[in-house]
Amino acid sequence: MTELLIAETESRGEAGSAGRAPAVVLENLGKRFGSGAPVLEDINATVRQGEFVALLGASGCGKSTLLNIISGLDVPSAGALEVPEEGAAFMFQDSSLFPWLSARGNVEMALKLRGVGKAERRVRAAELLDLVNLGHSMDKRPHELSGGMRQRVALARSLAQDRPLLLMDEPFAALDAITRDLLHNELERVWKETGRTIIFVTHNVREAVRLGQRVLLLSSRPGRVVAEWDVSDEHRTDPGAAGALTADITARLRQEIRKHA
Ligand SMILES: Nc1ncnc2c1ncn2[C@@H]1O[C@H](COP(=O)(O)OP(=O)(O)OP(=O)(O)O)[C@@H](O)[C@H]1O
Repeated sequence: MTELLIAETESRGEAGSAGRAPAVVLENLGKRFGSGAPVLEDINATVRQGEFVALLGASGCGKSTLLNIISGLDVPSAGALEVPEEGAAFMFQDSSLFPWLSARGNVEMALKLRGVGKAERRVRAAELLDLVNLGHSMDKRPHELSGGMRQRVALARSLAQDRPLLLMDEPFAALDAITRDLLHNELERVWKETGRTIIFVTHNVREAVRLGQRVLLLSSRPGRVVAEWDVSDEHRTDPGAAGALTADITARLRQEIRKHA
């Protein structure tokens, strides 16, 4: 059963999602591969429209498996889920850009797959690259861009899919700390401007507290939601409060990791 450790329900600024309709509902969701032990068991969670939820857990606890199920790439072995009819866009640690296309070409490709006409594609791709602060480099190809810039293109490409739900699987894990901090600011701005529902998988507690309105912790073997924290505006504006919350969550994560060490 979900353990509510901190019950602050304030939401963040204009993008507050309290009271909105659910975007994703997971009910007693389970997953096992073949005859192996269950990877996920009895996952119960609701993510509201426009909410930013960070999903935290030890390596191998099933975070990516859960995102794959939510995206429809995989199916659960037990339980039920509700996801937006329009589906989800995915963003991974590796930008997976087409190396022969420019930044703009990569974003246009996602628009083309949605059936957007050529003239509109050009305009829309430029707008999306502007949104992620890459308007000045839209003609560069991936090898001419830094890791952080490539992830900005990947974010613009995910937004081009025009899905209400964005699933992010450790998208900034390979970046240095300064670039990651910059991209946190960018992502927060993009989230507020676009109103997307975001589920963001990370190993990094600081990142989860920096970005999430809520942090969910998955246990290992089997993966279950064992703890949940609401992140308030105070945590965002007061480094002391953020530090205390980060310490709490880290202690709980360590406890989970120790159980299976
Ligand atoms: N297709 C598959 N077939 C069999 N086992 C799988 C498959 N996909 C994942 N697993 C197993 O499920 C478990 C959870 O894997 P998953 O990648 O979801 O974890 P994770 O929490 O995302 O890990 P990490 O944080 O290291 O990326 C692992 O033990 C993995 O080996």
